[in-house]
Amino acid sequence: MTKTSAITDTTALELTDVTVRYQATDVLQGLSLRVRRGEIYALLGGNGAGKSTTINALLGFAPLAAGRVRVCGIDVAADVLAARAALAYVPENVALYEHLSARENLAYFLGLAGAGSGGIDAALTTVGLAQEAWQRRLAGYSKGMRQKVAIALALARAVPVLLLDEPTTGLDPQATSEFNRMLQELRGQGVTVFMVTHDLLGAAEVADRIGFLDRGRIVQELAAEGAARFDVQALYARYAGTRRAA
Ligand SMILES: Nc1ncnc2c1ncn2[C@@H]1O[C@H](COP(=O)(O)OP(=O)(O)OP(=O)(O)O)[C@@H](O)[C@H]1O
Repeated sequence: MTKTSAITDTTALELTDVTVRYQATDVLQGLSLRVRRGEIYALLGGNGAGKSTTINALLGFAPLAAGRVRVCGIDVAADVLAARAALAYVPENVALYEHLSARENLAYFLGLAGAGSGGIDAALTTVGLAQEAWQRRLAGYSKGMRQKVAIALALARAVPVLLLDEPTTGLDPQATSEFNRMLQELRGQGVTVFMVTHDLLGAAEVADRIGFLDRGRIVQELAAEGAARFDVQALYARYAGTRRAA
């Protein structure tokens, strides 16, 4: 086995020296990071640090001035559709059909993706959406319930990597810890999770690694250690030290 394929086998996401420039400003400046398969990686950083741009680069929406982005070994610049097929992007505010139930939304979107609808109930069970809600229209759902439906869709499509943008913003503490439990359950099933967040405590609770983004670069990465996991005070000091983009 070559060195390159050995890396690819264990790597879900890889950004190498990525520069993204908007109007002569380098929003990402030689960003490199790697997320292993089955890992939960949280990217923290101040407003304007480049977190959403990082997600856009993974999805092939950000123009690369330099560098390379790979998703499950696929070069995004070479085959953006194949790369996107390996990703489920869950934005902060999930857009689904309000007049359809959870089950109907999943059946509809799975149909569009050309996937069978066999795994719907199993996926809704895995994400912990209460069964009594499965047939109800989404119009009455909370933000946390909508996110569960979006993630259930990814599971039913058997997508290996979830990209989550500010997933716990606006969730109450109970919904946040339910959400974090769900992520741990997904990790147990081998799903890779990459999330950008301002929720330092949530990241400390659930992530395997935390990266700090400061003006388009990773300035530090910390890995969870044993039962103590992260030193939250040290995390907080590091987070407070990330600066707002000019
Ligand atoms: N399409 C674009 N055109 C021009 N500038 C952009 C574009 N997208 C992002 N930017 C700029 O790039 C910088 C980083 O934005 P980005 O949204 O990635 O930051 P962020 O870390 O996600 O911030 P926040 O926490 O506020 O959501 C900001 O200065 C933003 O104005």
